[in-house]
Amino acid sequence: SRMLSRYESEFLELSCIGVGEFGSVYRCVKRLDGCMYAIKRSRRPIAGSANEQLALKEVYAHAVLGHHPHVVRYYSAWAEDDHMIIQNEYCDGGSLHDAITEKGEQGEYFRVPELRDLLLQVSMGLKYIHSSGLVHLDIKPSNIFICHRPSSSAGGEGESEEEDEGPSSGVVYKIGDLGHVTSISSPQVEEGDSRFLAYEVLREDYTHLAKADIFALGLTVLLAAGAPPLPQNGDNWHSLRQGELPSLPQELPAPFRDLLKTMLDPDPTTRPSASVLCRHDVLRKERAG
Ligand SMILES: Cn1cc(CCO)c2c3c(c(-c4ccccc4Cl)cc21)C(=O)NC3=O
Repeated sequence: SRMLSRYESEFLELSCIGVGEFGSVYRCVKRLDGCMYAIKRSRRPIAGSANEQLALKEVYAHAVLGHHPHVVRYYSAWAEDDHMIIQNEYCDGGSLHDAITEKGEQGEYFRVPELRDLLLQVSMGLKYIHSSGLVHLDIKPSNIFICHRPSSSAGGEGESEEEDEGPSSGVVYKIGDLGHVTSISSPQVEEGDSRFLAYEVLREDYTHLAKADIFALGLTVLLAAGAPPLPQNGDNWHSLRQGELPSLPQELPAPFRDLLKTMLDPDPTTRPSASVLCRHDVLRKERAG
């Protein structure tokens, strides 16, 4: 009989949770430890192709980025029968894109306390990525995953010292999909989703790449706040990059609105760093702004 692949021998495939040009993602149980994992299987890229570079960047990034409560955890990666396989932490709450869509269908959207929680948690993840000398370059709702309980796969990570009493609502946001990650110092930029792309990156100015992640996070939070779907190009694409905030179905407190405005500033040096965001009084737990 055909030798079982490592994927088939080590894992029980429960369901397909995502399909894209990248490949497919499955919710799996590892037979040995009984824990749930998210496993992406993609066609092995042609040796020496750009896709091979992307696949390798993803694994290198996970290897460099140890463990952080707000970055999806990596467990293993291997190649077999013409496929690349990566085994990550399974987040049981779907993606932020799913959550925004579900609320939108009920005419609902994230309220200020939830928006501050989201922005603070993802800022902590970005601070960790940026402090490791890397940039994500594809921050957007479909790449932010939700865990409803302490990490639903192998034992959850102890929260880093930054997290005081941990998240209020029990929702934990984690940055995932490191396929576009590159080094801040010697960047080989593979542009992410154009809807979230900062103008300076389109112009191939890579001198402030970490601030491109901040720009994308600003648009991500606005979508959670109920902003209409983002343009991929055209006049509206440009007006969002000239300091114009999109219309929202809710009035945000001025300090919070101003913070989002600075995150979208056309000048990347004006945008706050992830580190500044983590200690920004608008985002701290006590009622600040
Ligand atoms: C489509 N999709 C749905 C989910 C589950 C959300 O409740 C998901 C996950 C991941 C990924 C993923 C993204 C990029 C690379 C590798 C993986 Cl496993 C994709 C996922 C991942 O790394 N962890 C996930 O939970």
